[in-house]
Amino acid sequence: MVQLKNPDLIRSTPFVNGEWITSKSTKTFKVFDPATEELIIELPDQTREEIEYAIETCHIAYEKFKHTSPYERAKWLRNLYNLIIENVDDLAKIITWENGKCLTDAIGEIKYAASYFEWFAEEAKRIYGHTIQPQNQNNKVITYKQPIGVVGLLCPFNFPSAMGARKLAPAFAAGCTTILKPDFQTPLSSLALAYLAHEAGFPPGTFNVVLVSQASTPEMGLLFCESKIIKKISFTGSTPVGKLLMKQSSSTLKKLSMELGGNAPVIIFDDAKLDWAVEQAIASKFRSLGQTCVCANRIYVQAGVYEKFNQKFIEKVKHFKIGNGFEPGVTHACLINDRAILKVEDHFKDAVSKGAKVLIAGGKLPALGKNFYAPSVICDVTNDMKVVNEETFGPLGAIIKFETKEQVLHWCNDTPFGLASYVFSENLNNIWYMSEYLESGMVAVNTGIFTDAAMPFGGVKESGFGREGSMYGIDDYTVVKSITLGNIYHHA
Ligand SMILES: NC(=O)c1ccc[n+]([C@@H]2O[C@H](COP(=O)([O-])OP(=O)(O)OC[C@H]3O[C@@H](n4cnc5c(N)ncnc54)[C@H](O)[C@@H]3O)[C@@H](O)[C@H]2O)c1
Ligand SMILES: O=CCCC(=O)O
Repeated sequence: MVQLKNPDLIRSTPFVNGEWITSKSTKTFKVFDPATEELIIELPDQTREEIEYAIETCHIAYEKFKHTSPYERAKWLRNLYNLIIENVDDLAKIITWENGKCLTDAIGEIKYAASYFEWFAEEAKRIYGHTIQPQNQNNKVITYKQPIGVVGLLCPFNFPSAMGARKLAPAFAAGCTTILKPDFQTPLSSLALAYLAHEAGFPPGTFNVVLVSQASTPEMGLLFCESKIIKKISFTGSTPVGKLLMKQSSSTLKKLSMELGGNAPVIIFDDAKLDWAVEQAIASKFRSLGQTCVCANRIYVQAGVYEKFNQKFIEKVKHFKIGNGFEPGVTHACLINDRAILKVEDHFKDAVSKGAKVLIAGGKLPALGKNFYAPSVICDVTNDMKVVNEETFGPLGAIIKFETKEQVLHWCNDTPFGLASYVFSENLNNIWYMSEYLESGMVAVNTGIFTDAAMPFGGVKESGFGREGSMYGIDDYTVVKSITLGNIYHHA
């Protein structure tokens, strides 16, 4: 049992309409520590009726909440930001416990999650419209942004706190009420967030957290999609699930935001600052052991620095300290489950069978636990390999040699995904050519870590649509109403 300064942050029931409710469900699901495999908690697998009730309370709350002043919403968001920062150590421990990531990364995630509440506390006051002159000189048009209504938030396991925060903050700022369903493996961070949101003054029904098992998730997903009350779903997760939700939402023509899978290329030109590029490529590839949607999946290195890059890259990977995320000094912890390891192994074996050269063999670390896996690094990777075409979402560094910028651009774009890309070069022509023509929602130049509440986060192609964070983030939670004022020059 992890010791917290504030034990109230650990909750074992759903949070609905401002209350911790006792589920009547006869079914439960278990949450395990992926590092020790020990049971953390057993939670109720809520019934369909209970989820419907939670949606209904969001609707009732919305009818009042939509009239609140943005200044009041900003105050609640700021309170929540302050409370998260006050509880940063406890909240980080909860993430490490249920997700496995290193405590330092978990602290980083909590501060990152908090930054969305701080950012949208300000943006709540900046929901602007336009004044437009239509053809008829006697009329004026003004646009007015209104909250879309009740929003369903569906979140993945890899950032148990930040992904929910990135949705809740703009939704609340816009005047929407929300119902969040966390991943069954990492629900405690969302419950802790609900606890703090309540303390921060969020009115009942503005932020509900419901709990369902893995087995009940598809039925709950369908319920969200077909609900006439929920006006929008914001989903972060894999592309196949995103496509399913989109199909299911057609009967209600629901507005959707889709933050889906990636297959990020990192491009290192001959003229890049090599040591910096190596360090940043490592950070991008191995943050949370490769379990981030923006992490480097394919590392393209220009021929002139290929051998040198590979050498420097593996030297750094050899110095990783793998262990339980709570242990001081550990740089890389465990993966979420054994399915994640199976995927890494599959991509590694596939690449080797097709001619990739093994620089570091990596592999399972059973002495540490079933979810521990030492990173592998391969080079001479080619376009026919799974690691180039699919998201590995794990600790496999795959390095590919390229000759020209035209060639690497073609390879980078030859994928259905388009989330993040990284370019390392000191030449402005290379930088601009790649930044303009890369088919991805986000391009990071000369840095491996770039996400921030102030920047628009989102993808193109099958990595989804919608933007989170930034001045655009609220737009996903509003509808534009146009109001035409007629006969305005008539003076009776
Ligand atoms: N673009 C982004 O911002 C972003 C951020 C983080 C993760 N991701 C992507 O998420 C994936 C990894 O996360 P994951 O394995 O949790 O993804 P996933 O798609 O398996 O699950 C995401 C969430 O959806 C739920 N879910 C699964 N099936 C559902 C259904 N039928 N109806 C409703 N909900 C359902 C899961 O329980 C989970 O809570 C990767 O592909 C990663 O790239 C994207
Ligand atoms: O996993 C995707 C989110 C990563 C981030 O926002 O930094």
